[in-house]
Amino acid sequence: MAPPQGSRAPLEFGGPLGAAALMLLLPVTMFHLLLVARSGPARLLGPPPYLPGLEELWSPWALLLCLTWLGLQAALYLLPARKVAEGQELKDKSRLRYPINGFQALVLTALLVGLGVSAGLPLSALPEMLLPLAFAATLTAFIFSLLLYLKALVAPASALAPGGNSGNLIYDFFLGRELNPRICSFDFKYFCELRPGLIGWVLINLALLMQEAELRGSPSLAMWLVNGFQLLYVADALWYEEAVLTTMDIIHDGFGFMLAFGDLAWVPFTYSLQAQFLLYHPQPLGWPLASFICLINAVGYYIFRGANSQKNTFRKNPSDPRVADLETISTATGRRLLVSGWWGMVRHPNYLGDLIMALAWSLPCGVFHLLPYFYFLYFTALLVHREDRDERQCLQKYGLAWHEYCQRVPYRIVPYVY
Ligand SMILES: NC(=O)C1=CN([C@@H]2O[C@H](COP(=O)(O)OP(=O)(O)OC[C@H]3O[C@@H](n4cnc5c(N)ncnc54)[C@H](OP(=O)(O)O)[C@@H]3O)[C@@H](O)[C@H]2O)C=CC1
Ligand SMILES: CC(C)CCC[C@@H](C)[C@H]1CC=C2C3=C(CC[C@@]21C)[C@@]1(C)CC[C@H](O)C[C@@H]1CC3
Repeated sequence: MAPPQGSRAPLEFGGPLGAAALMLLLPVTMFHLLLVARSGPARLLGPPPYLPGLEELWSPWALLLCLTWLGLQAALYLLPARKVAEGQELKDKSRLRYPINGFQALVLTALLVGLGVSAGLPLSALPEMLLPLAFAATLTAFIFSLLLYLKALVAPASALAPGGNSGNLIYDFFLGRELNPRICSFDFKYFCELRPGLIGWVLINLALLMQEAELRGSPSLAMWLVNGFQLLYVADALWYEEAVLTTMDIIHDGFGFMLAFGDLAWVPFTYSLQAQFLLYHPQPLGWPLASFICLINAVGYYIFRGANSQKNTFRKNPSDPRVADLETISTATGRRLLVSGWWGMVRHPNYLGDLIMALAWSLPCGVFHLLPYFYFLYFTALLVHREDRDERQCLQKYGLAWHEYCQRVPYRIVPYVY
């Protein structure tokens, strides 16, 4: 298929070969982690304890549960929202509208789950179903990506993403062709980015905590910390939901296998790895160390939230008193860049905060296993790669002004290190 005119973006992720490798490697890694987390030695780098047969992976009940979950989250998405936000300007100068009711969806889900559990819903049985559920989510993501690919075939050229339209089927399927696939006002990418996966992640964590309580009488302090930290992170993302409208996933990337699998399968099943590990490998944790880990998480959150809010406030209204005194540089686009405050410390202070939190989520699992640190290692690689992609896009957008910013703020993520 010929690429549409004017959309020859440089290939990313190693081109078609890299995309094909990632499409295989990501699900394999996810299943490896799920199997290893429940095995005795829990060795990240060792072979999986065994290879599950199809009868262990495939369950129609798991698929039904997965689809019911998506249906529930879609219904909550469609409820009246406290606010409707406008996205960034599109190629055709129009702006899409997005409901801001993610936090409401989290609270309503919590109420429904609470009601279900008090009526006898066996939530603690969920950990036993993680393998077939992850398989069902992967299958759903794959079929969904196929449908998205087909939908993009009939989309107008103006609706296509800058990347993801190379003409190579595998690459385009992976990256995603259409920028904002929608049916009426239902935006699939925006919905998937924040709702089923993120809320599913904390639900799995909660189920693991409840099963630990059943097994050992009460949840361990380490399990409480992991659940608390990650709930804070998810609640924060949904509370500040509007901020996702300025991320590169929404503005730049098409919706294909990478994001569909990432949102629907990768996030709930690999981001809950620490809680999975703790269920099968209880770790002693005293209050002094727990307090220290809480402090690390608080420092990370303070930087993450401070940096994200500062940029979002500045982008919404540069004369807001909270940011009006910050030093900036002008760019040819009319938009200015912050060079003091958080964004004067490093060029991605929000990534630094996020990484500090990632470390705090692993520490309750002790230091004798590498497995619970998988998230920290993967996330470092993801953010380094993401930072590089963002820098290239900013250089294209801001040209000389971006060079000046890089000179004024030489470090990318970690002051004096990187
Ligand atoms: N847990 C997870 O798996 C993941 C979490 N995240 C988190 O999500 C959040 C959003 O991340 P992401 O979308 O990658 O990127 P950012 O929120 O960092 O956004 C980058 C954009 O910010 C603007 N910008 C950059 N420098 C400046 C400056 N000095 N002054 C003003 N604006 C500037 C530019 O856009 P413009 O100028 O056009 O406004 C740039 O493209 C982060 O906190 C990140 O840690 C991200 C990915 C995965
Ligand atoms: C499977 C691949 C390796 C890549 C998948 C990437 C996705 C898992 C992430 C891409 C950007 C994301 C963002 C978030 C979650 C992970 C994904 C979907 C947040 C919603 C997490 C909470 C933050 O507050 C905002 C993030 C925006 C980007």
